Amino acid sequence: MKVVKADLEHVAVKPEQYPTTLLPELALAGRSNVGKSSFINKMLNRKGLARTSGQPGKTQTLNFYEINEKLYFVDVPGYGYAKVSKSERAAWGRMIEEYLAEREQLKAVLQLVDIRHNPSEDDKLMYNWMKHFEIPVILVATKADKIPKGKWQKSLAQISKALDKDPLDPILTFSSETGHGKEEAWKTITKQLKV
Ligand SMILES: Nc1nc2c(ncn2[C@@H]2O[C@H](COP(=O)(O)OP(=O)(O)OP(=O)(O)O)[C@@H](O)[C@H]2O)c(=O)[nH]1
Ligand SMILES: [Mg+2]
Repeated sequence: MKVVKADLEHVAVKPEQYPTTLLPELALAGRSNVGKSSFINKMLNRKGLARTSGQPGKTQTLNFYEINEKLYFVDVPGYGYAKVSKSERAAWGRMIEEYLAEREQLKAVLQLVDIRHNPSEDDKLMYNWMKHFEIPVILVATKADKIPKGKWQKSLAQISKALDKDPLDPILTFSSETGHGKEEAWKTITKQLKV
């Protein structure tokens, strides 16, 4: 998809703050620091649009990026960040659950995992939870620039096995550093969202 327009249109912590349009939405899920905000910037060709950081826990709200007046990417705070308090974690859980479980416009979740590591328990919980709610998932193994290309297929197979991945859910490689996988990701997203 050729991105001609992309803006952060809504920042939400509760449903009243979600967009009132009926455009399809794609949410980004994954551990803190896995590269969700970087993924958005790379896909939209906009360097600083989604704020990124070497420190985990950067994104704290649901951020709706409207693209070409056709769809939204929804940046979601990452999970598995040990430094947040119990009450913060509970609030995070409610905010995300409310959105993921109940949002009609949510057509798919793009779950990012680090290509270098086996999925964490949180990754597994997240994936299973989405399958329970029958949400289509597109898995993206990111930071692919960090390992040699020759090892990618093996990593994808290990990740798929550890998650007990549904064969219908695509799994892609990506790098926000080099832009590898961008075309394939757009193809998969536009097909899934029918945009
Ligand atoms: N080498 C490399 N680094 C990456 C890649 N994607 C993200 N990073 C780096 O990883 C760090 C975290 O990236 P973010 O995009 O902020 O991660 P996030 O998932 O949005 O994190 P939270 O908002 O805390 O949940 C930053 O330092 C990025 O530059 C990638 O594909 N390759
Ligand atoms: Mg982020």
